[in-house]
Amino acid sequence: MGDAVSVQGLHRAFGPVVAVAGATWSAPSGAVTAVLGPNGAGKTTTVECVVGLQRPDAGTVRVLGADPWRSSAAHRGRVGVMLQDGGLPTTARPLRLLAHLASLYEQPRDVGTLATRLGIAGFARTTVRRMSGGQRQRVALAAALVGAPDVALLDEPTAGLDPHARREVWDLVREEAAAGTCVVLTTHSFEEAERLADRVVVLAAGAVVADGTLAEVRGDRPLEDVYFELTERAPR
Ligand SMILES: Nc1ncnc2c1ncn2[C@@H]1O[C@H](COP(=O)(O)OP(=O)(O)OP(=O)(O)O)[C@@H](O)[C@H]1O
Repeated sequence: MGDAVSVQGLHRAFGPVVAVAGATWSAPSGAVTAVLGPNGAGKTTTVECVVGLQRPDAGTVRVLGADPWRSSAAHRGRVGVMLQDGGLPTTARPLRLLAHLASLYEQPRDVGTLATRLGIAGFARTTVRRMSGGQRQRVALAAALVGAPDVALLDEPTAGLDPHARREVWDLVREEAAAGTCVVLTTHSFEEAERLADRVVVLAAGAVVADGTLAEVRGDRPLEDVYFELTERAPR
């Protein structure tokens, strides 16, 4: 079986700004792939191309064998997405929202269990508008996972979370991968990548400067050292 996510020669520019410059990498099922890179390196643009929200200017993206830009509703139902800024309806309460999302899938997760895992029950009466940033983050992650996706694309899933919530999210993400899901997440945290990732992709100025297992990318050094070496060379 091929990789669940495959990106070949991806190129995406906004006028004169080249966001992604011919990136090639892939992510297998049953593993966590962490995409790292400085601000503006092209991580979000890449994720949005993989989700099918942006169309590549050149190159090929395949998710579960399909082109995400043209994929069917059934295919989209197999892909869970957590984007930056959440995109959650502001007047919704979290359990109602998650129950609604769960009803869109044939075999959803149990909303109560997911909400308890992510500590959502503690702010169940709060509308999205009044939630803290970290609370919104947790609801957005639950929304990405409630459909029991085969591929989960998580853009900075732990940004702004307190240490307890972050650990819960790490545990959940690991379980997700152990159950066979292809998890791709972006992060600025070396600790997160080192604790969670099976594979690491480092982007710098839109190009892939490292791609491999965590052990291959960092060797016997801290990932942080390798990262600085790889990304300082890249022009920005
Ligand atoms: N819609 C857009 N219009 C113009 N430029 C854009 C657009 N989206 C992204 N860019 C530019 O493309 C480059 C890559 O942005 P992107 O958001 O993909 O980076 P990133 O790696 O996710 O950064 P961060 O770590 O800050 O989230 C940046 O220079 C950004 O300004």
